[in-house]
Amino acid sequence: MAMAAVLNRVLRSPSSPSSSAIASRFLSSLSSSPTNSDPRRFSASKGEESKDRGVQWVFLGCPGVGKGTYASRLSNLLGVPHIATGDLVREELTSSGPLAQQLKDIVNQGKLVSDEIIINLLSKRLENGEAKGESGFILDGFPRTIRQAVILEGTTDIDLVINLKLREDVLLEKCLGRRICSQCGGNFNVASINAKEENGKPAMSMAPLLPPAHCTSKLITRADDTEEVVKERLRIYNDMSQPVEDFYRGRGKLLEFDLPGGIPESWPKLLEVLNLDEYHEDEKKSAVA
Ligand SMILES: Nc1ncnc2c1ncn2[C@@H]1O[C@H](COP(=O)(O)OP(=O)(O)O)[C@@H](O)[C@H]1O
Repeated sequence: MAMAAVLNRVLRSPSSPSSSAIASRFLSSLSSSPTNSDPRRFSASKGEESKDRGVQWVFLGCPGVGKGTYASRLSNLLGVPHIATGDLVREELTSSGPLAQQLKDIVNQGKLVSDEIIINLLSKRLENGEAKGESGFILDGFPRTIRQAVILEGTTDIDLVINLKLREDVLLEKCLGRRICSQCGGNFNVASINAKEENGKPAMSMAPLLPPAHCTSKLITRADDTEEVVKERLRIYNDMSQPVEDFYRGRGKLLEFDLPGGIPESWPKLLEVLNLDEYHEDEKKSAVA
């Protein structure tokens, strides 16, 4: 059974079964994805065996850490979809569906949407992807609660969980500097970060990620990127989502990655720890060509 259908079924069961019960019931039926001969669709890390599907990776990390940026870059590199539950929620917000107002209030206060709603949105997204022949994924923003993690772990095999980490004062500055082009949807950041060394935390600088000229007049700020709401989101992350890190750490799937700075310093380093540096060489060559 496809993953979307499994998630849906779990959601509809009167009492969600334990992860091992779901696993034994459903896992055997999941590996029916088509074979793809492109090596970039195979799990690339830790010398894992090749699989007949794209990678199934998860990005964890506080709001503003850069999950979207690195997940999207890796998804382009590996040919798997980047699925951000925050984007799914924001799409729902702009629709005129009955959920929209209810979701808007929750999101704008920096609170988490219910597991049921999130799994529903994710199932729909996976279903659409499966219909288009997508294989594998990089999840960003899911799972964010232990219950979501247990359901996901019982539904399919997650190969790797990348936990991005950054100083909290820098996270706040990054969130406040975030801008989105209302026309093309591009993500930018106007913050110029220059954090000094403090209480053992290393100094860190990050150049702004400025938009091209044609986007400049169309930049908007997310309603939940105000100082008060970002602080609430960070508090909720520490409360609800940090235990998810422990969940995957205990299963030997967590790769901790301390971001050394902005994209120019962090991207090559990340590719190196993922054993994907050969792709970086390809990127450099195609940039020169
Ligand atoms: N897995 C999830 N569980 C519950 N709520 C979620 C989830 N993913 C996204 N949301 C909702 O969407 C909002 C925006 O998510 P996201 O774009 O991932 O923000 P962040 O920048 O905080 O990582 C969250 O604050 C929350 O209200």
